[in-house]
Amino acid sequence: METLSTNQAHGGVQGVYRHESRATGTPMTFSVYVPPHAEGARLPVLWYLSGLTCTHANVTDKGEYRRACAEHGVIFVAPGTSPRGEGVADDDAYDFGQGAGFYVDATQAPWAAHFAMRSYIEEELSALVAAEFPADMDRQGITGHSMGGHGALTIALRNPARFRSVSAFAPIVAPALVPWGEKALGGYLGQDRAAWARYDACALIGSGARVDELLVDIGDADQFMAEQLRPELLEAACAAAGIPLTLRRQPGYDHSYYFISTFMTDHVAWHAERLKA
Ligand SMILES: N[C@@H](CCC(=O)N[C@@H](CS)C(=O)NCC(=O)O)C(=O)O
Repeated sequence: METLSTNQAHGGVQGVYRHESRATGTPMTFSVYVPPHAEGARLPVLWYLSGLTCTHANVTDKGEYRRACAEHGVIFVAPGTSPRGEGVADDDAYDFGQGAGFYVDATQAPWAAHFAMRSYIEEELSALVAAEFPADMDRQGITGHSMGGHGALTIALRNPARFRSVSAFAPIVAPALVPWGEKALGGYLGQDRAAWARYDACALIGSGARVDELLVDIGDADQFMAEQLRPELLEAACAAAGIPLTLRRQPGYDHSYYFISTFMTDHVAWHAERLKA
């Protein structure tokens, strides 16, 4: 692992790191904030998965999580959203290819060669974080925005023993039923929709996957809500499954980091409460 930068912030250290990923076969860049802590202490970890077009830098620059993470003693990990680089397949559209990995392991050419974001997040990066940072991997929470909210929900639903807490900002909740998801899952996984179900939060819940509870915020002025995000589908799936869902429709907020940063403090505190030793 190579350190690209470290800066002191709120008494802790905001770092940006790069490593050669076996999962994607490319260099991958991610950021980690480690709050101030006693020597030898192991701290809970909050994963934040970003949305379309993002790198680790969007939330690192605009997410405003550090004060809350310092206050609650939570490590904050922000991975990239896809493999990138000249030798990596891409698409001209913003919602497919580089910057749009959708947290799946692609099976279709030309994507399968590098697009392995499920394995990368679930296996490789978590092992690296455990080895390199003062992280207590028995206390992990996960959140994310939009495509990253989809990643957080599906990863938590597939790995309920690993995550004690899961929340999301304006997530894609049923990718198989919306244009962003149909395009991405069809492209990465092929047209057999049976292969999509493990990457669809509402489908996972419908087939029995469970988490203890969910916190979701979405702005009621979010320009993607009606066509792409469809929070009512998550509401229905959770109601049918008996999963306690706190869904907050925040008046006047859009899809941007102005929305995310406004509610970030609430999410960090909510996770910290559930990640207490
Ligand atoms: N740029 C796209 C929208 C993409 C978008 O809103 N991406 C969100 C995640 S889904 C984001 O976080 N963008 C980066 C940023 O705001 O810093 C468009 O033209 O419609």
